[in-house]
Parts: sequence; C-alpha cells; structure tokens
Amino acid sequence: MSGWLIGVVGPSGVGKDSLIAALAEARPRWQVVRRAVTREADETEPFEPMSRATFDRRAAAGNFALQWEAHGLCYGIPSDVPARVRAGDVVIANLSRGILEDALATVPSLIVLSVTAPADVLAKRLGARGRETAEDIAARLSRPAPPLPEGLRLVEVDNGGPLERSLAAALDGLERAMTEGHVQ
Ligand SMILES: Nc1ncnc2c1ncn2[C@@H]1O[C@H](COP(=O)(O)OP(=O)(O)O)[C@@H](O)[C@H]1O
Ligand SMILES: O=P(O)(O)OC[C@H]1O[C@H](OP(=O)(O)OP(=O)(O)O)[C@H](O)[C@@H]1O
Repeated sequence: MSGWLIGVVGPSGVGKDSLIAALAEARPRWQVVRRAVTREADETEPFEPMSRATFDRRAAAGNFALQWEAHGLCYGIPSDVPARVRAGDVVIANLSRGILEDALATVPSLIVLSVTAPADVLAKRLGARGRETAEDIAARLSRPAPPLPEGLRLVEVDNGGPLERSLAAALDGLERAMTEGHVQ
C-alpha cells in the first residue's frame, strides 16, 4: 500500500516547523524531510544548508523532486521522496503553496496540511523567533498568499491557539484523510 506525503503549508511564522516537530514526536514512524535551503544553518528547522552554486548544481543533477524560490532563498525536496512514499512511508515536508500542483503530480498520495493564524499573531511570532531582520519580517508578512489549487486532500488547522490543540486537530484530520484515501 502506498504511503503519504504530508505537505505542510502556510505563511511565514504560522508554526509549520513547530507543528512538523510535534507531529514527528507524536508519530515516530512519520519521517520529516530534510530540505535543502540556501541559508545558513540554524536551530529552527533541520535543513541542509548550501550555497546557491551548490543548489544549482544539485538541481541540474536531478537531486530534487521539487524545488522553488521564495524570500530570496532556494528550497529543494530530495529526489528520493516519491520512492519513499510509494514504498509505504509517511513523509512530512514543509512546502510552498506555489508548488502544490507540481507536488500532486509528483506524489499523487499528497495530503496538504494548511496552517493558519491571525496576522497580528504571525507578526509577534516572527519577531520572537528572531531569525530574520525587521525588514525581512515585513517582506514576509506583506507577501501575497499563493492560492491553493483545487482538488487537494486538504486538512486545515488554525494555530492561533496553543500548539497542543493544533497538534490534536492535525493528527485527527490527517489520520481521517489517510483512512478515507485508502478506501477510495
Ligand atoms: N501555537 C503556538 N503558540 C505559540 N507560539 C508558537 C506556536 N506555534 C509556533 N510558535 C512559535 O512561533 C514562531 C514561528 O514558528 P515556526 O514553527 O518557526 O513557523 P513557520 O515554520 O511556519 O515559519 C516560533 O518561535 C515558534 O516557537
Ligand atoms: O509560497 P509560500 O507558501 O508562501 O511559501 C514560501 C516559503 O515560505 C516558507 O519558507 P521558510 O521555511 O523559509 O519560512 P518559514 O519557516 O518562515 O515559513 C515555506 O516553507 C516556503 O519555503
């Protein structure tokens, strides 16, 4: 039986990486994708940091199943992800809303976990996270939200409240979507 790709999307600061870490702790068999990102390593997310030149070389060599640019950075999802999902693994990745059509074409057993929170909460969280400058935070907050494509298996979670509540809602929605997906 095929596994699943859980694509976690939502605006900067909404809590995608926090929710991904909580999901992985709650479901130890679910595997978190280590993205390639053209940014210095930091504590917010376990990604593979690399230069733009290395990223471009890896992309040309076919090392990414999905790739995109946002916030002046390049992001890549390793090329083994589709095979891992076909082999039955449940794999979680922090994705851009702009590449979901590509993601669905690449991994048909995709479930999108869309995370939301009010704008004032996002601003406060990005400030507290302290990864970006004030200027970068303003740019992230003013970036228009790419629309979600039609026809996705979609689970929506409001992370405006405590993370534990969002985790419970996400687990419930994701496990329902997995059960429904497999009986179709
Ligand atoms: N439910 C929550 N309540 C309070 N703070 C949160 C919650 N979810 C995330 N945070 C905090 O908000 C900041 C941004 O979260 P993060 O997971 O990095 O978001 P994203 O990956 O979507 O940019 C972090 O400092 C994180 O600890
Ligand atoms: O097209 P969008 O849906 O707006 O998403 C664009 C990018 O923003 C997030 O990046 P990143 O992980 O660098 O930032 P974040 O942790 O602050 O969300 C997300 O993971 C995407 O890579």
